Amino acid sequence: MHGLGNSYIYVDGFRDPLPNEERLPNLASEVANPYTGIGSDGLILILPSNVADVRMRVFNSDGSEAKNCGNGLRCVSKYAYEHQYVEHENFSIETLGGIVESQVHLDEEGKVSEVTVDMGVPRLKRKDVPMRGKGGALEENAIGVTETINGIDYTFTAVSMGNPHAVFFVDKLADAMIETVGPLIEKADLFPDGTNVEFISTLNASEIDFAVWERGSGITQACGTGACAAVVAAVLNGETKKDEAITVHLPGGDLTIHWSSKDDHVWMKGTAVTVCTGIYFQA
Ligand SMILES: N[C@@H](CCC[C@H](N)C(=O)O)C(=O)O
Repeated sequence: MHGLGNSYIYVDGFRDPLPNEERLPNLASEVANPYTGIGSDGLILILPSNVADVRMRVFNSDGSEAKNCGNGLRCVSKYAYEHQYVEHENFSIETLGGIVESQVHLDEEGKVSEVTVDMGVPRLKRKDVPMRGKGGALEENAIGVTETINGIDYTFTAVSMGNPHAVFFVDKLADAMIETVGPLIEKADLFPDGTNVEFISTLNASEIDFAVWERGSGITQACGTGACAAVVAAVLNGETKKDEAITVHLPGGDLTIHWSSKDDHVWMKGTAVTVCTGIYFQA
């Protein structure tokens, strides 16, 4: 399935036996490989949960496990609803980053066309991203901070949406040097768990251009948590406002994100698409 071209191989753990825990990271890398596997940005498990209606586990294409995935949440929602693992159009999903609430929107045939997810409250303190800082800085936000990495000064805003994001404002995405700056920031010592790296350009009060270097997967067509982090960063830097529905233009298509002033939650709405189903045989 994919959300705006951010594609994962989804395994139905309600129905099928799963490989051993220690096998999962390698399996993710294997299936993600476009030459020797299937080709994807990683592997997602759809599982029963003891604390929510469904549980999602996300593995990046390098085998690392992530705490959250916005595009994955929409696809898991579509799958769980269409396979009747949930009874209602509103239900909860457990992730390593916490429990989120999801709502599916149906087309005339009763298929899920779009999904809205309450992505929760963004965490901004350095210690919650997590991002290193001297002295008391761990308790502070990193909004428009300048940090020196490999002798070069970079200015960005750090946001956790359950997973870490460093958001850079650029005049034009074409000038962003994603392939060099992305991996450098992803693996900088400043981020003890690594980070996803977003490059954004504000077009007007309700539209943002967006590109991403994902931790553990590299350049992808879209990142749902990254789009949420981008809107939070845009609001915090005075480029857009809370409560405004922002259209984020990602390489794979658009997401609608709004950050509510009522409860501080970030909401994401977008599509989820099933490409094909199949059986993966291991040699
Ligand atoms: N594509 C995702 C995020 C996947 C995990 C990320 N690469 C990480 O390591 O945190 C999304 O849509 O949010």
